[in-house]
Amino acid sequence: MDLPDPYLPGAISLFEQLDKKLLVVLRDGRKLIGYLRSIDQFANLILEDVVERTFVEKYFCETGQGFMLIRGENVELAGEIDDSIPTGLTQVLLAVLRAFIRSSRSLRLSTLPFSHSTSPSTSILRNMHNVVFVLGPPGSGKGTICAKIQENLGYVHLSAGDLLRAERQREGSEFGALIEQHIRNGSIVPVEITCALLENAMNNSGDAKGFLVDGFPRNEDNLQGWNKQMTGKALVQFVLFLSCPVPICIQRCLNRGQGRTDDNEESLKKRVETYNRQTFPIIEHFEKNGLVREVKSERSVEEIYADVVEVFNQAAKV
Ligand SMILES: Nc1ncnc2c1ncn2[C@@H]1O[C@H](COP(=O)(O)OP(=O)(O)O)[C@@H](O)[C@H]1O
Ligand SMILES: Nc1ccn([C@@H]2O[C@H](COP(=O)(O)OP(=O)(O)O)[C@@H](O)[C@H]2O)c(=O)n1
Repeated sequence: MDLPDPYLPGAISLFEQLDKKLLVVLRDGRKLIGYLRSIDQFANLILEDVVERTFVEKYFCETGQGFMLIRGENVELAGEIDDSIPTGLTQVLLAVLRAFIRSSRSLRLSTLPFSHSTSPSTSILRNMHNVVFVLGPPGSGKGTICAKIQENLGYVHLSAGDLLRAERQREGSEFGALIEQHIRNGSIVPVEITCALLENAMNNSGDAKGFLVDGFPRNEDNLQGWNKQMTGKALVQFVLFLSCPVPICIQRCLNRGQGRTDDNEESLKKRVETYNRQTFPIIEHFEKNGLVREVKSERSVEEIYADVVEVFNQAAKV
């Protein structure tokens, strides 16, 4: 495009950065990195594949934020970022950064560059719910394993399916019929309902060490809705993926004997299709971000659980 002569850098100069990777510093100190997809005359930005970078001394971590519309008035600074230039900073998992903050706080609080309570980065990290997503095909044993983790490791188990079934039963619920229709069809309930149930349950669970969010996010809509609603409120530590061959899963569901309206061959066929088409790509998405911890679940509960404990131990170490 033609730029004004003389060239005055300002919001207009960002047009040159369309489709480039941008670092945007917000007025509250948050640092976002994403691909610039659109900009208008008010410097309102649309960024795709956004991550928020949180820095503590020479370490930083990234948390995915998805697609973002940022109002120009909130932008302090924006410019292209070149990740190939060495910075001397080390990227670590969020859990590492949290552990680092914890140890820094107790050992040498005063030396941290932003150890005071108004620091946006540290206060954001401290107040968020810890979350482990638990995914896998229907019948892979998510509920069974989550119950054992809750019993022994102090995480609170929140099953999206159970919350939806409870809402379906709740007298006066305006969503009962809709939920039942989706459950029988093996399709996914709109995220606004599921995410509200999850957030509500988290807020009512007191001071939990963390939450096992079982059976969520199950499709793109779930993931986008979570990012929209829970950004700044929850931190995903990792994704526990219970992988299991589908025929075994189907047999387990048919033998489950809980009287579920969807544990029949017709509904199961649709649930497996939904899993393959919609949920597995979400697991692949998390895999690309290095968040997936796979545990093979066609074995005995004891064997699976032993591996799961190892996963949680490793996560606690970093
Ligand atoms: N490792 C396992 N081996 C055999 N049966 C299992 C195992 N894990 C779970 N089950 C049984 O399979 C059924 C489905 O397990 P569940 O935990 O409800 O799965 P999901 O929550 O993934 O749908 C239940 O009847 C459960 O008792
Ligand atoms: N995030 C979710 C989780 C479950 N559900 C619905 O609840 C049903 C049962 O889910 P579930 O997690 O209890 O059971 P499994 O299919 O994993 O055995 C799904 O087939 C969906 O219809 C949903 O819509 N959205």
